[in-house]
Amino acid sequence: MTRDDGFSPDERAAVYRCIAERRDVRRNFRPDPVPDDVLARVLGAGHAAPSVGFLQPWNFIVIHSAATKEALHAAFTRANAEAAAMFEAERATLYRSLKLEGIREAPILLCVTCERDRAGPVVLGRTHQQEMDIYSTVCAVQNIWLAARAENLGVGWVSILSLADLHAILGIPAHIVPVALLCIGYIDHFEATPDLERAGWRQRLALADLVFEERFGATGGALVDG
Ligand SMILES: Cc1cc2c(cc1C)N(C[C@H](O)[C@H](O)[C@H](O)COP(=O)(O)O)c1[nH]c(=O)[nH]c(=O)c1N2
Repeated sequence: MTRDDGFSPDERAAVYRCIAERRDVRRNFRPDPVPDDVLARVLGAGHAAPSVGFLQPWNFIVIHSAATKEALHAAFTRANAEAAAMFEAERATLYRSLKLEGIREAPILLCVTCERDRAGPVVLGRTHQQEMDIYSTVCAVQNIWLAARAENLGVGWVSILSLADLHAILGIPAHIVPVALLCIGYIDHFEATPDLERAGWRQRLALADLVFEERFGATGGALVDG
């Protein structure tokens, strides 16, 4: 089979396996460094993401230093205390038992940002939906997450930090939006199910309940099972 013939069954299986076995990882990072060539491939996957008007609005801030990690962890701790207080009593107790970041343990942190005005105010495809540049950056994050899984690297997205703290700690200019802070590193074992599912926080929904035909709310019927 040549490249032009499309994906072989094995290649296709590998892609679906990568999607199914990607996890949000926030514990048990090994301290082993991530080789530069591996990180470069993962960043290349991010940069290969689709983007509105081919804007490529992202930057990637690679963080190794313990001092920066400590500052980010302190920011997480502040935000996480505020977050816990937002849930009802029983839920708050469960929330406080969850491990929701691996900022200090991960050998690398990666902040993915979005420069919204990279190509001026009028962008092909963003004219009627202003958020498309942010969504494009999220596409880069997902590419990174999947490529990292294929490299056997765990990735955890930490969003329990204020944007103001991210701007201040990472020196991000005011006009650039921090979109994702990712904890990245090797782990020994990828779980088969999400941490939050195993902790009893929330279960996976049935796909069949989420697929509609023609109009929102009209159940999809035979298209997908369970
Ligand atoms: C935009 C966004 C933001 C966050 C997350 C995800 C996404 C997409 N997730 C991870 C989230 O909990 C996880 O993806 C789901 O629980 C499903 O698990 P798997 O990713 O399939 O392992 C996440 N997890 C966590 O422990 N702390 C966090 O701050 C966040 N923030």
